[in-house]
Amino acid sequence: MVHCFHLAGFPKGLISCVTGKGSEIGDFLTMHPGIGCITFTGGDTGIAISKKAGMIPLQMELGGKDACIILDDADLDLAAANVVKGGFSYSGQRCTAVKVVLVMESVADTIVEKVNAKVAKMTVGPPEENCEITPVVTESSANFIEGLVMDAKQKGAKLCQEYKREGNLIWPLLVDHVRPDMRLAWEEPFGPVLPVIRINSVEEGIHHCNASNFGLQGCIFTKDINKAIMISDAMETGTVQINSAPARGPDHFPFQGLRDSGIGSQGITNSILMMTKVKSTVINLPTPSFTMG
Ligand SMILES: NC(=O)C1=CN([C@@H]2O[C@H](COP(=O)(O)OP(=O)(O)OC[C@H]3O[C@@H](n4cnc5c(N)ncnc54)[C@H](OP(=O)(O)O)[C@@H]3O)[C@@H](O)[C@H]2O)C=CC1
Ligand SMILES: O=C(O)[C@H](O)COP(=O)(O)O
Repeated sequence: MVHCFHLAGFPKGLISCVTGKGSEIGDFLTMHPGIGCITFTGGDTGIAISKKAGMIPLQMELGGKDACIILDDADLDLAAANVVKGGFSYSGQRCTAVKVVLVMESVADTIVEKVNAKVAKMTVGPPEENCEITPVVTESSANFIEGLVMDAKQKGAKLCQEYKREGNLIWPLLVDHVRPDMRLAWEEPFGPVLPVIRINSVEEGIHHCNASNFGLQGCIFTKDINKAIMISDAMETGTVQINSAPARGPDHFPFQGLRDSGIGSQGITNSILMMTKVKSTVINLPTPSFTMG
């Protein structure tokens, strides 16, 4: 990547890529007095860096618990397709993955049935075989995900598929009847496990979304655009998608999270502004000039 910058004409030394274990060089780099700003994409590490950064300007793109709110007037085929795409693509390992489905009770059975039908067809295995669901990034990540599933199961949630794991490979799992006392309602699995919370009012959905530590993105499925805009305004997240799964979008599009999901906003213009500092120089002339009004 740095070579590409050099080929594009960047002077040598203007951009550097320093490699090494984050735990060894991370603090040295982020707390070095020569650092003018820090931009970081990740999860808890970003929160730790922010706490140590003091007066250094920050741009943080961190975790998410993106909610998919499905109303009873939604196109349920469209909603189910987006729940699957949003929840399970890259095995759920995207900050913008759908991480909780908040569906009106009246259409919940239909949504769960439609999603289950699609989950049943997903291919599971190694990435070399182009499978849709592949192993999660580390064993500790798989253990964490398993902990969330077992907590929900013990507290009475319904596993729609058999829970299956081989090493870091976890089979896609929809967990229905999740309630707010379960960890899965709030924590980010970052894997192919998707909780469904059945709601009885739009307000309940908005409340759950805004009570989360995270506030990255969210989405709403309804045919009523006025209602969608009203809910979008009430959702305290960086972005809301109407009738599509959350997604970062093209790089010039503003991308930001609230609360533990981030600080600042990415996007070409926003990032340039964040990485530059306004500087004023005032020339005081010996005699008044016309520009001095
Ligand atoms: N909002 C966004 O744009 C995105 C957010 N995410 C979020 O990222 C999370 C998953 O990513 P994950 O990698 O687990 O996140 P982590 O917060 O665990 O970050 C891990 C990274 O931080 C490095 N690191 C470790 N210690 C330090 C330190 N002291 N200073 C600087 N860097 C350090 C690690 O390096 P090493 O490996 O060498 O130890 C590794 O590269 C999820 O929450 C996900 O939602 C993911 C994608 C996009
Ligand atoms: O790495 C991520 O998870 C991305 O920032 C999200 O991008 P996407 O929504 O386009 O996958």
